Amino acid sequence: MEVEENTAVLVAIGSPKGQQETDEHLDELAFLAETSGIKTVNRVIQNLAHPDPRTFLGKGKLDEVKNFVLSNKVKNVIFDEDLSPSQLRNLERTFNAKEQEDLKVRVYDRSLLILDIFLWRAQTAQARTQVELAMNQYLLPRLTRMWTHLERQRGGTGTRGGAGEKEIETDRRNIKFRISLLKEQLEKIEKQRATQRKGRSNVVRVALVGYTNVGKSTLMNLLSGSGVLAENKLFATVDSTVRKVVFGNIPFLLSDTVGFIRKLPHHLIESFKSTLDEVREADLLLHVVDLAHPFHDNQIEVVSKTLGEIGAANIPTILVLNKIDLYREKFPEANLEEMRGYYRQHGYADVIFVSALGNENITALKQLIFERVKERHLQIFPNFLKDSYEFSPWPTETT
Ligand SMILES: Nc1nc2c(ncn2[C@@H]2O[C@H](COP(=O)(O)OP(=O)(O)OP(=O)(O)O)[C@@H](O)[C@H]2O)c(=O)[nH]1
Ligand SMILES: [Mg+2]
Repeated sequence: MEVEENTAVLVAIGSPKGQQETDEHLDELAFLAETSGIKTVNRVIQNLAHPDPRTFLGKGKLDEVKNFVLSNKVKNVIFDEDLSPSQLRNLERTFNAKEQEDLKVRVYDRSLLILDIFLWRAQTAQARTQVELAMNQYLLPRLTRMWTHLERQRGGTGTRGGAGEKEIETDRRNIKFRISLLKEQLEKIEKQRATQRKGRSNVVRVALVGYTNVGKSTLMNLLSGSGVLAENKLFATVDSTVRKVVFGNIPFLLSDTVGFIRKLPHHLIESFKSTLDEVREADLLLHVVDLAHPFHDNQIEVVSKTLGEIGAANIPTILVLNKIDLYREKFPEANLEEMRGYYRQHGYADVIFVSALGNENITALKQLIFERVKERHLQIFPNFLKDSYEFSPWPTETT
């Protein structure tokens, strides 16, 4: 039997900053869709200062998209923005002719797509509970035929079809109950985690942070010798991992956690608060950047803003400019020292260029981390002999 392809049309608003940025937003959305197993077949840009309050797209564009979707049997229409519950409903109606049938064309907004990916990716009890909570909170005001979507997530067949008002009311009550249950479960898990963290208060804590897909987990594996999943997908990591690392004779804890992205759904940040404690309570942040990404400065901005939102803005930070191998391929003439100066001017005192994949300049990175960890370690244990701390990098370099 031939497997039908899961296809999508993407819709974005034209960025006031110009075509290049709009394209970049659409590229990222296509990558998110791809991570979700959906292939992009068309991209639509709506140049509107104010999206239509009923259908997001204006009448002409909406007809255009509908014709394309119907004649090409496209399965999903994915919006780069968040849709209001009524916009979502109206759009579902527009793309699905018959009211009573199960949805043939699914409408996603950005939050739903990201939540979907998180739901598939979360492994630990904590992450699963957090994502499910965020998903339920997202769905509650949108309960109509969307319920079938939730059913699908839970492994249901998704054939339930158009629910009546009465059923929807029951569903709504169930979801509310589920939300309070999940909150209780999360509280319990958080209490355990808080106790664990207290036990570690005498150890320096370092956290890898950064935009999604920049190489955090690859670095985690290099620095700690652990086997965290790293791959060319968005949000490969949703759970957080903490490993004990010893450089010289100084131990510290290194954590790898969920990456950030532009417009991360509000419910997700809320429900991931306890996972992000790992970041908030760190003594040192390694802010990893994909230097080869054309919009890496925008990504740095998104990350610093998100760090501010979770109360981690003032933690000492090493800016780790990663994927230098790819960057050099693209810009062989680039002046890295000039670039270092640029980031120093923007408040990053520690700037280092590495290639995690090529194992390049990793010894220098280890040395820098060692210096910063040592400073903090000596604050916690002022009586320790300073001289006894020597870090001799082991030969891991390829260049
Ligand atoms: N060329 C190149 N690729 C790299 C480098 N570091 C990581 N990658 C690749 O970038 C992709 C993402 O790496 P990850 O380590 O999974 O990135 P992450 O930041 O943990 O991503 P998420 O967990 O999805 O947020 C993988 O395909 C890596 O092999 C590098 O220095 N150079
Ligand atoms: Mg990762």
